[in-house]
Amino acid sequence: MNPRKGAYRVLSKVLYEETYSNIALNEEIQKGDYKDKDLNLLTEIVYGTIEKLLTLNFGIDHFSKVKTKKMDEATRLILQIGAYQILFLDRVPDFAIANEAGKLARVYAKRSKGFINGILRNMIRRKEEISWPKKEANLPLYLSVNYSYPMWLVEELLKYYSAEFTEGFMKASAENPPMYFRVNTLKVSREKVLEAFKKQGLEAEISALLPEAIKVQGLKNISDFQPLKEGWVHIQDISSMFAAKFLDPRPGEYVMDLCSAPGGKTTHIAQLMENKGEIIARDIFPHKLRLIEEHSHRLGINIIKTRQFSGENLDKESIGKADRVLVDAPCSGLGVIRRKPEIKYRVRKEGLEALQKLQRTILENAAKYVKSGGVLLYSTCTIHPLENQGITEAFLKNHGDFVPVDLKEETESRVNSNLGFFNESGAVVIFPQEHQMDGFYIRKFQKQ
Ligand SMILES: C[S@@+](CC[C@H](N)C(=O)[O-])C[C@H]1O[C@@H](n2cnc3c(N)ncnc32)[C@H](O)[C@@H]1O
Repeated sequence: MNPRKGAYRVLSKVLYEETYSNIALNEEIQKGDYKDKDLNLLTEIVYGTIEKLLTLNFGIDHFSKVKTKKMDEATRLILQIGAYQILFLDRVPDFAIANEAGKLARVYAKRSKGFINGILRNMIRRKEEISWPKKEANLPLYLSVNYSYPMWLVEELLKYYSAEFTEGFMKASAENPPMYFRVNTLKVSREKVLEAFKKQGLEAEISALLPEAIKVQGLKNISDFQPLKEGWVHIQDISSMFAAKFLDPRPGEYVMDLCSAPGGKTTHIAQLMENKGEIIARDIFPHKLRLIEEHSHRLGINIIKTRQFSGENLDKESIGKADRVLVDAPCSGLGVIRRKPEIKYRVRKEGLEALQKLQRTILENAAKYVKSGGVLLYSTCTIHPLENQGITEAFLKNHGDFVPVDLKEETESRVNSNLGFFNESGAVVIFPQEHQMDGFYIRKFQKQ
């Protein structure tokens, strides 16, 4: 299989059809018969091109009269794939980059073949001429072009964070994140999983922060990975594992997870409940709920009941029923850019306000389902303060019947360790540049 053609197929799905990069790439890997070397190049071109998209456009625009914005999709994408290799990959010879771009053009952009060839050859010869924006001269433009963030998003982040913090966040979000697995303690011990990983030649280590989290290096193709197929493990970033951990569900309880798909946290909750009790898992998308059912089956869980239901609606029958309610809210996802770099271009300024309205409504309804003495937990995978503290502080103001739980105090009293990611209110606030995990926010409340 030709890795550049594969990259073209994946990238056009991600950039023009709104598919997530990890899903589109996995599909391509499963369909194609890629050698290890080609698999590396495919992955590198896909993630690199998305990660650096606006940087590449800036470079291409330097050599082209027709700006990238005005080009047809195929021409632009072939140029972006070529430009990524020219500007960011050392090991691909220049002639191969131009030749391979020619092959892509023959299939996808016949009429632009000469145009593409001219621009890429110019870039190869004269890339030093590109005048990249300087930090001192124009900070927002520098951040936007250097780290490939739309200008509005740069300005949005600079409203809440210092220049240094914002740049640190962008730098960390461009790094290749480690892969974490959650051990399914319902089926297997950590030690057995570690042994299985090592047998497959993988470097694996148990996280010092969370006993069920295992960090793994060197796994390229997960489609045939035996421990995953057998339900011994579930792929989940460590920061997201803290949500179920802090929800702290007990065996036999009645738990509601209002935004549950694809079920990473729901299945973790079931695991912590030792598969005893009942979990109501809701989401608006039925196809995503099917994923929870598949995961539950694989992991040997039978206490999860999935149901399509919008958190925007109030379910009167559930009022005052739940021991614990999780709102893992739909959010801008800014904390997981390092895993899904396309998020940078999908978030919209207008969308941010709509998201906050949705988050407020879902949390408001969720509060009604909690029984007296029960727990409500709000989490997101974003670092935008308005989707995090903005929502939870407003909630507290309107809800004298809920008290905030200081998670720092709660943790220290139990395990006597400082996890280092709590803010002054006892919420979990994780930044990739500070904690080497996906960005995440968790706030816990108890109903009086
Ligand atoms: C952050 S994701 C949840 C991830 C999930 N908790 C996990 O750990 O795998 C947010 C989810 O909210 C769902 N969602 C969006 N709008 C919703 C709504 N109005 N009601 C319920 N779920 C909604 C999305 O489909 C998405 O699956």
